[in-house]
Amino acid sequence: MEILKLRNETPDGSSSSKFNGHRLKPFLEPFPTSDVGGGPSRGPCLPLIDHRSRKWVTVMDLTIHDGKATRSGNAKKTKQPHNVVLVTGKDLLGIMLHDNSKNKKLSVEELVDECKTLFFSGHETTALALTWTLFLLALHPEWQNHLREEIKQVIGEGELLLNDLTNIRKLKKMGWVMNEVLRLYSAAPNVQRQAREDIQVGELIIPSGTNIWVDLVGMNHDSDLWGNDVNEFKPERFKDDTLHGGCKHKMGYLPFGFGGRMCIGRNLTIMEYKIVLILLLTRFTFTLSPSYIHSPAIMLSLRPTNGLPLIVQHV
Ligand code: HEM
Repeated sequence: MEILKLRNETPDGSSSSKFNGHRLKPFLEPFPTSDVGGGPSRGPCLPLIDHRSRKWVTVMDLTIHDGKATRSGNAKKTKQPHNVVLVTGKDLLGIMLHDNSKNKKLSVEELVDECKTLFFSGHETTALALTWTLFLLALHPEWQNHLREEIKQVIGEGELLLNDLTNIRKLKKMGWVMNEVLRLYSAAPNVQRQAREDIQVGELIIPSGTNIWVDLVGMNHDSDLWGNDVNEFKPERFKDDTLHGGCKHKMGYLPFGFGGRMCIGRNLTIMEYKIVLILLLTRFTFTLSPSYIHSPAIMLSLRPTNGLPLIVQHV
């Protein structure tokens, strides 16, 4: 397929970050002025600001003041923002702050951009995948039961031990459900590339340098690729073909993208997804509230714009 020839790099070979901090700017809330200069003892904080225009920046629990990065979360609070001790953890932020390997320590600007990227790509997508899963499971209570049964068989009836997650990968049906949810309601609705050279796709000529959005939602709802039941929730289509779900083209199902820029968080997200579903399904049943209004819309990601009211009951 011609899509394979496309790359994410610009023609001069430099990288083009899709989630570059500045392109995210319209989605960032202004930092409350009362907090500017207020010190980093504020703890974890979600609003981000443009670090080029303000002196203080707080990204999650990282505070940057006069070019120095500091952890400001619960780990250690300080009233002296100018001489703060760096509090590091074994988490990704700690590694990024301290990794000196190959003298590739990140600059403050890079660090902030990485945090924004990971915060956006790491949170929104998984949260939406779970949201749409609850929606579809609420409509298909038989699948709630299939998954509860599978959890009972694989994990047992006791508490999920978070220090031993080896069984998680044995939850096959839950994997099919995740794939089917990402097919019908793609948390990431498109993938971007730039043509490195003139290419031809069918009768269409795409000139070199053209930016291309690969429409995953369109592909996932194409009956030529999936058959007449394309819009039905059928997790079992992934039973015998876990990667492609029986899609007629091997590049037709790409929930995490493809090639060198494929999602780096896919294994993490599968693990998070399964843990959250185990915890929810073993405690609660879900039905759709009569006040639900179906309103999926693409706003970078695919969201239910009117929310997802559910009726939640103890199992
Ligand atoms: C259901 C969950 C997720 C979905 C559907 C998803 C989907 C995607 C897609 C379609 C891409 C573009 C790949 C390409 O261009 O070929 C991508 C890239 C990326 N994802 Fe995810 N993602 C998810 C979760 C996560 C998580 C949990 C993280 C991090 C903790 C993450 C971090 C990233 C990053 C950093 C990139 C950019 C990779 C690059 O350009 O080299 N994603 N993701």
